[in-house]
Amino acid sequence: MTTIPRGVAPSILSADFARLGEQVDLVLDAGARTIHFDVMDGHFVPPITVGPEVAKAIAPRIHAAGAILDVHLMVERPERHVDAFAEAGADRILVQVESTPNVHYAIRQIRDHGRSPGVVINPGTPVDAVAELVDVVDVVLCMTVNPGWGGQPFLESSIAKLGRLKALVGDRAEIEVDGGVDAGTAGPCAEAGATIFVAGSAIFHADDPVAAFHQISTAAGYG
Ligand SMILES: O=C(CO)[C@@H](O)[C@H](O)COP(=O)(O)O
Ligand SMILES: [Fe+2]
Repeated sequence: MTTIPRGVAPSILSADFARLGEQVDLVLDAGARTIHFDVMDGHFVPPITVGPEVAKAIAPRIHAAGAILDVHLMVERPERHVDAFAEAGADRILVQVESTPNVHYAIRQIRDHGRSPGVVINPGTPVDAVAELVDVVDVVLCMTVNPGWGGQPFLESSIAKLGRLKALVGDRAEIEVDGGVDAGTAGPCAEAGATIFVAGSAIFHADDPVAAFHQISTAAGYG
């Protein structure tokens, strides 16, 4: 497994898109080493968000800070989009196991681009769905809300699920959590085995996003 930054990964889904570069710089300056980028196609999930051109626009400032661009593809047939995001500067590309019958192929495409692959499971997907994929990905992301929107409450059943996921994954991949992560939920996720903590609204909707980043990082054990 390649070296992967652990700790809090701010999700720009909740940032002010009119000031996107500035908002990314704010959390990079606070110490973020992963910037999470949510891509939604209006099919796999109802909303439509951003695509490779926006990724390309922010990637240089992320790389200049020594950080990585973490692209979460909530799109049907993600294998159609891997090339574009890899070329746009994505460092890690995460594909939903539910989004294609060819998830192993999509992971292979990501690796062939020299990028880091990850696989994502929704709340309703059992951890066993990644059993045949753990050895070909760097990260397994466990959705702790249903995908599609920021600002939803953390699903408490996720803690027990993370325990089952950690038992399956062991040290073969990092475990990332995404959805409802804040200073209250990050600690229990860390205790259950998570090492990468995506947080959107808890950072960008806070009065002081930098303070919020530090509070969540401390709660996660990366303060
Ligand atoms: O993938 C998603 C939503 O589908 C996330 O990455 C959100 O951006 C998380 O937002 P918060 O729950 O932290 O507000
Ligand atoms: Fe996400």
